[in-house]
Amino acid sequence: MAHILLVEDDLTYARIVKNFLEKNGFQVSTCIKVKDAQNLLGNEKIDLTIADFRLPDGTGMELLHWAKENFPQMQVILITHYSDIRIAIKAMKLGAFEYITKPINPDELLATVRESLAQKASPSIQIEIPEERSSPHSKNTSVLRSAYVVGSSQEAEKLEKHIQLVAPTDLSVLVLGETGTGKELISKRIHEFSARKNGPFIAIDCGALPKDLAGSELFGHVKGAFTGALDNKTGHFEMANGGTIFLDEIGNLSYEVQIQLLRAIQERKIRKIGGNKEIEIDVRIIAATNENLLSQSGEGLFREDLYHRLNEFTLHAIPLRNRMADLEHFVQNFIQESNERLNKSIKSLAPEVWETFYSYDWPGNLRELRNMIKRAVLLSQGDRIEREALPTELLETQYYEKRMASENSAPAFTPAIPSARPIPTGDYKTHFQEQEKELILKVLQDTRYNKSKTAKILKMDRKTLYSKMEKYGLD
Ligand SMILES: Nc1ncnc2c1ncn2[C@@H]1O[C@H](COP(=O)(O)OP(=O)(O)OP(=O)(O)O)[C@@H](O)[C@H]1O
Repeated sequence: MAHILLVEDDLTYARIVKNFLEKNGFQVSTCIKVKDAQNLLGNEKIDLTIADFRLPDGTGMELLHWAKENFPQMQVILITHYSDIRIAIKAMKLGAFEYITKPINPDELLATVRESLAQKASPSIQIEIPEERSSPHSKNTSVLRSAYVVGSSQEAEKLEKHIQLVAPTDLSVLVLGETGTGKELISKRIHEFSARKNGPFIAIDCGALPKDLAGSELFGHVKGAFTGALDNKTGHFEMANGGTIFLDEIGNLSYEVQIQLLRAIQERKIRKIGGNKEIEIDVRIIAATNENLLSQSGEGLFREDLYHRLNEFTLHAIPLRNRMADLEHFVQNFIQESNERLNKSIKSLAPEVWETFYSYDWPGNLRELRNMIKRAVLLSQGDRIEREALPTELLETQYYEKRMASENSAPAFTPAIPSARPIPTGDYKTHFQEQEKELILKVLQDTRYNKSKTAKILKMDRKTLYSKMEKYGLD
């Protein structure tokens, strides 16, 4: 029976989630603090940890970091508030399987738990995953990978042209772009259109490699090379022989590993740590980053010679907000994917949902869109995704933004939500100020008087917020 550790300091919440997971056939242990979780993980065999972000003695992120160094095989799901979307994305990059947002939806939780355990299961790690009881027709929980959407926006067509151009060559490619823009999928596509397509494609997240083990993970080691090297190990480069290696978050490699990597590229040979035999390798390298490697090389953090070796051709992954003409393609694709995975038959989005999607700036890009669609498909009953299936905080942010945007056009101001009071026909300015005061107060209350967050939600700087709070007597 799969064993789950739930780290949550809200005891009532923890009890509800524990009962729910136990009813669905999982063994669940709970604790409140990061420290307790570390002790428990050291003493018991846990397959999956579900951790809240805010904990009394630290954060779920710290726990995730520690867990990935000490128990890399264990899956971690982080619970965040929707407004913490950037934290959630960072967690994914640190190796979390998924993030789910509060308030937790039970179906979403269960689907994510099953999916994470299914992905963990492999011939060498056997975990018994309880069968889904509620739906006898549901599909198996194997992880489906997204089909690649090319898109038809101008930016997308240019990107596709470049992919097709560089794929058949053996040039090293550097893929630049924000998180979630599809850098890994682009790299996979290059591999699939190359002569190496029948060879392996190995994707490595350099950000998740434990610092002291990165060299051995990439190049392998011989038995006895260091304490803990109990056997010979084949590194990822050797495994990728004849194919492509994708090095994500390349900026995270230590200087020492960068030197090893440079040698591997220049000499097309590697040497295992502690070994003296040279192994010939034939691997194409595709690297990705969302940082400015050149400026890092100016600061001495990233070797310039390595940068130029990796960057024989550059591709720019496009932020979703700059390819809104492709939004519909992506939505259709993710709906279909979620329908298959969750055994649903959603066909479309309600007009208000489209409106929300088109006006949102998608900081988490395609990953955020995909997760939001998956959640909405799960929560929807009919064949259309309605507003209610979107996270409330997304709707609130949109509502706040609309209201603030109307500051300079007060006479034309119309309430963005039906429940807002009608505008009196007389003094618009006074009315607007009343509404603004009310709005600032509401956001302050929602964020428990966290002024940085309030300013961020209201899209104003902290100085403006302070002066408005003073003006309205809110401090
Ligand atoms: N062209 C695409 N078609 C369909 N789905 C896509 C496409 N690009 C990205 N996605 C989806 O978006 C998500 C993020 O993609 P991917 O992991 O490739 O992004 P990334 O830029 O490598 O992210 P990170 O920088 O955080 O590692 C994935 O779930 C993937 O399924």
